[in-house]
Amino acid sequence: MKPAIIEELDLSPGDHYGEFEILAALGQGSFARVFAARSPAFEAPVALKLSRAPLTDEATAVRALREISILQNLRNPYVVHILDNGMGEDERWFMVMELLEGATLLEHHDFAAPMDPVRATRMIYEACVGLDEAHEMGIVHRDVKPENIWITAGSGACKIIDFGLARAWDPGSTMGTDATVGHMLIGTPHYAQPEQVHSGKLVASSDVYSLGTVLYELLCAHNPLFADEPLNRARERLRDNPLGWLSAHVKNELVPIDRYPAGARLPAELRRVVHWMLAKDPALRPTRGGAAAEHLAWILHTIFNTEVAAMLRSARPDGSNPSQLLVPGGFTLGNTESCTIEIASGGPARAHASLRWLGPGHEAVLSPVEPHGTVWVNGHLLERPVLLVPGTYFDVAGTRMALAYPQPGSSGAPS
Ligand SMILES: Nc1ncnc2c1ncn2[C@@H]1O[C@H](COP(=O)(O)OP(=O)(O)OP(=O)(O)O)[C@@H](O)[C@H]1O
Repeated sequence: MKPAIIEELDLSPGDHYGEFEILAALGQGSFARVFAARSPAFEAPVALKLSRAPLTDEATAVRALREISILQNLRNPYVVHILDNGMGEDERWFMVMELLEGATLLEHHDFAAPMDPVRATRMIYEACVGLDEAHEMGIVHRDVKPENIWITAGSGACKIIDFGLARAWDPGSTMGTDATVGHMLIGTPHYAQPEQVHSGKLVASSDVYSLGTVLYELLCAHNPLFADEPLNRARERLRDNPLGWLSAHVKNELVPIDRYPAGARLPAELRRVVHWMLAKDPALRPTRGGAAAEHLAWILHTIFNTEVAAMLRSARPDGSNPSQLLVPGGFTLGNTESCTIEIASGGPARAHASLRWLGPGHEAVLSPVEPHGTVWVNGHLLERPVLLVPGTYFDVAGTRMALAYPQPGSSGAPS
């Protein structure tokens, strides 16, 4: 293959690229550069991601279009949001994103020392939720690592960036053998997964494994594959040895996190979830970001006294009052096996409604499922999607429910 000739574009503050006035250079990767910029189309400054080379080769074009089409569909608060995209006169591709303030997790945290466990758990919980919306659509990020986890200044909220390597993982596709990556390693060796060697197929639980590695490292400042070696030393030793990393993911046993004092002090439930996320066999891990998020949310609520998820309280006809933690995502209410919110009902097995919650800062939407007539909101028949504003109650086939959103600032949230 002919090597691509990269015609670098030198853009400094004050320069213009089309309608954009460059304010500052923010970062660069192998594929694109990112600038803070101003445009008459947007009130506030934006982040402008500009491909380093004109889109003349197919691999770059495919990568750009893939990232745009994925990000356009993701709306939860834990992924970077895209505002626009297009192609410049010089055939460079650009994407306009919300301008994030803060730093990547790699810059934000000194991996030589453990992070406060509540903070670390909350961060990875948010990353799991951010990825789960993509997972629900059958998309795997494939390059989850501290450089692609953004920590927002002030709130400390986390956002997943750089979906440039993401792609569909449906079993019919030929993951890992497509024209752009061949049989090469996908993503970053340090945060790669054993299945890259075994099957070459990356699935949603592959992202969970990468996040499990990040969580383990945050909690005890060691890598899960090398007993007793400080994380930064292992990183340095294997810097130019991707095969060394890959072979360790496959061959080295997971070092139990309680080997280290910081790990031994963690609640047993958290240690179990970290180990579960790091199972060598992808089928033995949480299947998606959301499955890991549910467990991390439970730990945050019940052990760390930190509200992150919504609480669905029910009053059933038999007098019982079950509660269920809801992490952002989509749910079906009913009494069939596939329903994720179970309704006690003597009637025929069916789904009655669907509920979607994007996360804190959003109100959930409750939508009817045909045939109507079984769901009532504040005493009115549910005929079209409604927002569940605080204080709303709803009755589904005789079960009364209300959703309580997490209180902002109710927690030991990161600052
Ligand atoms: N929306 C944003 N707001 C602020 N800074 C950003 C934003 N998006 C990206 N950056 C900065 O630009 C850097 C490069 O962005 P990104 O990782 O998306 O580029 P890339 O070329 O696809 O990288 P890679 O080659 O590693 O895949 C990031 O590490 C970050 O510092």
